[in-house]
Amino acid sequence: MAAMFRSVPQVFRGSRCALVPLSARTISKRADERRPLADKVAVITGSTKGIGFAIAQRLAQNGAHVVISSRKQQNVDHAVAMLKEEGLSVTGTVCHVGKAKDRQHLVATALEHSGGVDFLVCVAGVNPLVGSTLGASEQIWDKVLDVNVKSPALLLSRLLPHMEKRGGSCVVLVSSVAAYLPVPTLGVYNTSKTALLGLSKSLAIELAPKGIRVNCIVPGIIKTDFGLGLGVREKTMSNMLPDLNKIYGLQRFGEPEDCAGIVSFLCSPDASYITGENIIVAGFSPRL
Ligand SMILES: NC(=O)C1=CN([C@@H]2O[C@H](COP(=O)(O)OP(=O)(O)OC[C@H]3O[C@@H](n4cnc5c(N)ncnc54)[C@H](OP(=O)(O)O)[C@@H]3O)[C@@H](O)[C@H]2O)C=CC1
Ligand SMILES: O=C1Nc2ccccc2C1=O
Repeated sequence: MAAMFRSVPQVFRGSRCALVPLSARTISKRADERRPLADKVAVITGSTKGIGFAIAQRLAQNGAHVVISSRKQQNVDHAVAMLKEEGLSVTGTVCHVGKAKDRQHLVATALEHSGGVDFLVCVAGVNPLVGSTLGASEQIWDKVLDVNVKSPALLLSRLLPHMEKRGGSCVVLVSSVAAYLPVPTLGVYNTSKTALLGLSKSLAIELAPKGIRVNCIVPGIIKTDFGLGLGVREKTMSNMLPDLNKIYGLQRFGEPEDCAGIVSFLCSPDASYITGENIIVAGFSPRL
């Protein structure tokens, strides 16, 4: 392996370009700084494309082993292959978060491969209805609440015994600005995303004594199939958030990668005293 060198301050230099070898300790410290999640294991739901995929990629680039998951095997295979091509440490399995058996299988896969789990990032979310809140059927309510709200709690309850053993564990939930600014015609979805803010607060206080941190990111319109579908093509919406962003915001839609760095930070030791926060990633802030 090529030795690593640092340049010596001018005052110590006999010639123009004197170099001395770095100590092994300095090299490994610098490597750790670049890979703040080294030796950690992350389970991420809804991570074969969009926001979840960008988060998976960033956590893996920062040193974590990542367990990718979503409903469709071919999406899992494709996402795992893409990240492996980059030389990242990933495994994948099918998990529809609304199905108890799939959640159990996801936990088993993570433990089988890695022996423990440090981070749970719950990205999977659905919106099967554009229309009146009071016109929504019980089936719609059940689906949205099962997938968006109940599944993070039910998955975490299975993972908790394994996470609390590790030390430095954390959970990140994914809400939406629709939690703060309810979007007309997305009432059931808005409600589920507002509930997630409450879930993250409740879990944060419940798990703090165990040393497990719980935070939540709150994306605005992010350029994914889901986000553009809801945020731009749909008629009522096209007049709302994009315009708010134009008036108050950074004048662009977000990229999935805009949500990745903040999640990596929240999982890292630099965030070890941060819990119960809802962090908006929307190019503008809809709250005080
Ligand atoms: N994009 C945006 O503008 C915003 C998005 N959000 C939230 O971000 C999250 C991700 O959205 P986004 O990345 O845009 O969506 P995408 O459509 O780009 O990706 C969704 C991912 O979730 C998977 N998925 C969908 N349903 C389930 C399920 N029931 N169980 C497990 N995996 C599932 C999909 O794979 P597969 O089909 O294989 O299951 C896919 O990997 C959602 O919770 C959404 O509410 C919040 C605010 C704004
Ligand atoms: O996925 C989403 N797309 C959106 C567009 C506008 C407001 C909220 C959202 C979402 O949560």
